[in-house]
Amino acid sequence: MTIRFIAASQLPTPWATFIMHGFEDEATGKDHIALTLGDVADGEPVLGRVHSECLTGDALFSMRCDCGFQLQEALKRIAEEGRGVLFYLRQEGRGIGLLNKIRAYQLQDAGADTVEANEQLGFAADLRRYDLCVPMLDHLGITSLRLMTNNPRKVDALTQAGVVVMERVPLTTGLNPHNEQYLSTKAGKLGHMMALGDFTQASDVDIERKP
Ligand SMILES: Nc1nc2c(ncn2[C@@H]2O[C@H](COP(=O)(O)OP(=O)(O)OP(=O)(O)O)[C@@H](O)[C@H]2O)c(=O)[nH]1
Ligand SMILES: [Zn+2]
Repeated sequence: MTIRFIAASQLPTPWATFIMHGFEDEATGKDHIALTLGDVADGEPVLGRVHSECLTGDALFSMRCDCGFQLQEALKRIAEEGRGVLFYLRQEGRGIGLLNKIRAYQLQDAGADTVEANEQLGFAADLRRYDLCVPMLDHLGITSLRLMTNNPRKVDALTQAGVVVMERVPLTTGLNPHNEQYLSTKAGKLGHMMALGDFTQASDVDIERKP
């Protein structure tokens, strides 16, 4: 593992002022971020989110997925608790990259589901890795997580990598007509532990932009 800490700074957001820790993955050339709030190195389990990059959902307000809604909700919950960590991992499109994700969306526009689209492009359904969190957790002094996710494979992969996941905290938000089919496929084919009835609607989620 070749993750190297580079620098840390403040990051004011509508919910709290986080500390932003920047890391470089020397093997892949990717930059990864951890946002922390409060004392995360005190040995107590930390409320955490391991979020994979989704430029379309996180930055461009896409309603095809639930990523942007989950990102916002996770930061809000960490702020409410006054303590926590959010890893922002640069593995766009479940690891296939942005341009291939657009190719996959094109196939989905023509009727494929999210898994079939990946497979038609010659990729596995999910190429992400989570072991890169280990050196970042070590750097931050975090010993265990209460992980916000619906994805049991994420919990398994982190556990396999040696991360102590004390609890899985569901994160079901952002359901809307554009992502209903996608969320059903995630539950049905990718094993996400959620039912559409668990979700808050996207219309109930405010994009908060407090000065
Ligand atoms: N290849 C591909 N990637 C997608 C698609 N929709 C979203 N993504 C990517 O999927 C990743 C997020 O994965 P999700 O399955 O939504 O969520 P998760 O992180 O596995 O699980 P949660 O922790 O419950 O959110 C991001 O990297 C997105 O860019 C899609 O249709 N095709
Ligand atoms: Zn997304």
